[in-house]
Amino acid sequence: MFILETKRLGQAYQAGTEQRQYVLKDIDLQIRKGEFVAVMGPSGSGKSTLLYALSGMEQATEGQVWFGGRELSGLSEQELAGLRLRQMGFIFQQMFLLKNLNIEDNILLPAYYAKQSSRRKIHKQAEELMKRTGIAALAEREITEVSGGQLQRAAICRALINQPELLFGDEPTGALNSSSAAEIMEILADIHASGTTLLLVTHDAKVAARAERVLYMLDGSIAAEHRLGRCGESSGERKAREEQLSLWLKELGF
Ligand SMILES: Nc1ncnc2c1ncn2[C@@H]1O[C@H](COP(=O)(O)OP(=O)(O)OP(=O)(O)O)[C@@H](O)[C@H]1O
Repeated sequence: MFILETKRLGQAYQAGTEQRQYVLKDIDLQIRKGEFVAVMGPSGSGKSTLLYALSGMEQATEGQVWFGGRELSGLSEQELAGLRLRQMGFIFQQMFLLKNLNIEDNILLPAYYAKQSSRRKIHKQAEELMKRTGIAALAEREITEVSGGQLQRAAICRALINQPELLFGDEPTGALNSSSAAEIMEILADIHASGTTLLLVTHDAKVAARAERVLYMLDGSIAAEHRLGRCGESSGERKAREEQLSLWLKELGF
């Protein structure tokens, strides 16, 4: 069953009197429930725009997007906001954590808005997430008092607090050093293993090599696709996947 599906999805912008510019063109995409898909491609190829269109953050100008069988353009703004709040999670590079709230309150905020569970339950859920990502001791800290990697973990907890079916990430490891990036990737792989669908935009072949499928975007289209299958535990297998993916990317001129 597909959690996300598009037909001839397109996004065009018009600047002043210039011709309409297509940033996304004819995208036919199907993502299975529980799948882990990575999106790669050169800068400006449309990767972030694709995430915005798939999540309904931006209304696509052409084609259709279905999430869990519901076509996004048929939903009201309020329905879309509810869908994003309860069924989708987002880890974007500008993490939008609020400066006047501590780490734990930032994580809890979407759960208060969603009003799906009792206060006790959501506090327990936040505690479990902070434990799982190794930031339980930082719950009371201001967001200015933690490292970039710790902040990214908090952003992951916040994205997961409403137990979304699909987690979108736009360069979730982009701003981190390589050891923090590797730790964040382990957390994301663990989230995938527990059944959440993952769709990550990344420039990092190490991150993409953990995905089951890698899409390569060029000039607003999905130009190529590489199937890696489910990733095993051994470091040898991971290395081999990374090499295989790097070779494929090299052939594409990346
Ligand atoms: N609101 C907008 N109006 C006009 N053009 C836009 C708008 N948003 C994005 N673009 C253009 O769309 C193209 C794709 O942008 P997008 O951010 O999706 O690329 P990307 O592949 O995510 O790039 P990067 O890897 O650098 O983040 C770019 O040429 C960008 O300038």
